[in-house]
Parts: sequence; structure tokens; C-alpha cells
Amino acid sequence: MNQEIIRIGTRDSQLALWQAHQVEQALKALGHAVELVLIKSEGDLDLTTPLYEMGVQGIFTKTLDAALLAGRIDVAVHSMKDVPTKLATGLQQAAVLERGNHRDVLITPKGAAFLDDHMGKAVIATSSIRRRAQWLHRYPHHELTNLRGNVNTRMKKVFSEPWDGAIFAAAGLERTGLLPADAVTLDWMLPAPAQGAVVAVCRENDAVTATALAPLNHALTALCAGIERDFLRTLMGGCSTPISAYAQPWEEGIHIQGNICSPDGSDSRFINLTVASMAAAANLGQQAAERLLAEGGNTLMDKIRAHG
Ligand SMILES: NCc1[nH]cc(CCC(=O)O)c1CC(=O)O
Repeated sequence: MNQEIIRIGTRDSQLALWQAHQVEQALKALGHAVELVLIKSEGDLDLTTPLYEMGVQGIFTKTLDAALLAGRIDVAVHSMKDVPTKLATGLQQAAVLERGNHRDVLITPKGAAFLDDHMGKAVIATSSIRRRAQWLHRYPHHELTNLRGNVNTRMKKVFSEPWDGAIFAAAGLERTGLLPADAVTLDWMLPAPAQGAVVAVCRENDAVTATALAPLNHALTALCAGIERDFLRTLMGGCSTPISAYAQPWEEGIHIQGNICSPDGSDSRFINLTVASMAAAANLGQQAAERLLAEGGNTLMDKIRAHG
């Protein structure tokens, strides 16, 4: 076994720590010596600016990636959906852990009855442009308001503000033990590409760490999350955009659902595509994106680019 201590870098939020602990425990179980190194990121420090106004790719991930490239840590653990589709130069994706809950959920401090009132006003909090766009497409009469901060900060805020609901990733709430029993699963909302998946990244030239991490890779999650990220990359190049995708096993192959939505929710386009075998799945994300563009998604993407 490797005698060098593998240093795992993580942000210090409860969710980030939970994710880093998964990697730590799996490596320890394989006989490796590991330690956690806590690192603050800009995404955690600025609690007011909506994410899509920060204008930086990888706001949550670049501080860890910089520490990795500088040799202060050997592994960076990220929520995969926060990672830009193109990894920083010099880094490699070493393992994708088995995916957790991929859904978004609505937290309703005053109950969910308002969802049945199809005319009534309601205020929904999120700072995700993807969630905002899909929500407005379904509930055009609702008002959206911003909600920033890590999962714990956001959850606290929901119960102190006069809001009707707030949208979270189910995985983040489950992993921090914060998922209320009456949370509403938004089974109609398509998640962010790779939502619910955790990725471990190491330096491209660090074969020792890459070899240590390889057994942690969950091949099906890596395939499906990779397909979703190909979909995103083909459409846009990875900015913070109202682009959603979910890929899952389907008989002997893989099925992808994809969506792009105008930020105001007025225009929403879906694509559904299936390949019959795993062998044919490699290009599924790109194919789905190209088909969506050809079927009229092109004009919508032009609008989205002009907006952002
Ligand atoms: N953008 C922040 C972020 N990054 C990962 C998660 C939760 C875990 C996941 O979605 O994989 C969250 C919180 C949220 O979106 O509510």
C-alpha cells in the first residue's frame, strides 16, 4: 500500500465535508493513509450575488483546483454539477461516486396547498437560473426571489422569510440530514447535469493518487453524468444556464431527457433520446444536444446567450 498520506481538499460546508468523508472512508477502507485539508471558496464567501451574476465558471471549484495544481492537496472532492464541463488544465477526473438522489425538492414552510391554486400568487426562492426558468414555465404567475449561501444557511433562511417555498437539491439536504419529511419532490423538474454525483479530481501527472482513486469509480454514474455533461458542453460550453439533463439506464441501453428553457420560462424545449446498448451510449449527450438544436433549440439558445 501507498505510504504517502493522500491529502483530500474540501470546502468546509457540511455538505462538502460529507462528500469528502465518503472519499476519505473509501480510501481508508482500501488501506491508504489520508487526511482532510479544509479550504474556503469564493462561492461560499459571497452570500448575496446570485450565482449567475458572478460570471465566473467553477465558482465553487476553482479554489480547490488551484490548491490541487499548487500541490497543497492531492485530491479535490466536488459536487460534480458544480464542476465546469472542461476541467482545469493539468487535472483529471479520477472517480465518480455512486449517484445519490438526483431530484430537486420544494421546501414549503407554510404547507404545499398553494401549489394547487393555479391562479394565486406565491413567492419561491432560488438563485439557480435553471430552477427559476423551469418554475416560471410551470407557474408563470409566481414570483421568484434569490436565495444564496450553503445548504445550511439557505435552509435557515427559508423559515425566517415570508416565502411560500424554496428549491433545493434533494441530495444536499439528505446528506446534511436537513430534508424535511414534508418536502415536495419535483418529479417534473429536470435536474442540473450530474446533480447528486460526487467527483474526485487529481493532478493529471499523479498516477499514484489516480490509481488509489480508481476503485471508487461507479461506472454507471460516471457514464450517465458524463452524458449529461456532454449535453451541456455541446449546447453552451458550461456557463450557468437554464440547461437540464438526466440520463439513466433503459433496458440494455441509456435514456436521456434534456431541456433548455428561456430564463423567463416562456419558452421550453425538451429532448428524449434512447440508445439500445451501453456500447452506443458514448456520444448520447452530444447527439441529444445536436438533435435539440436542430429541432428549434437553436433560436432559443441564441436568446439565452443574448440574455446572459
Ligand atoms: N450549487 C450548490 C450545490 N452544489 C451541489 C449541491 C447539492 C448536491 C448536488 O446537487 O449534487 C448544491 C446545493 C443545491 O443545489 O441545492
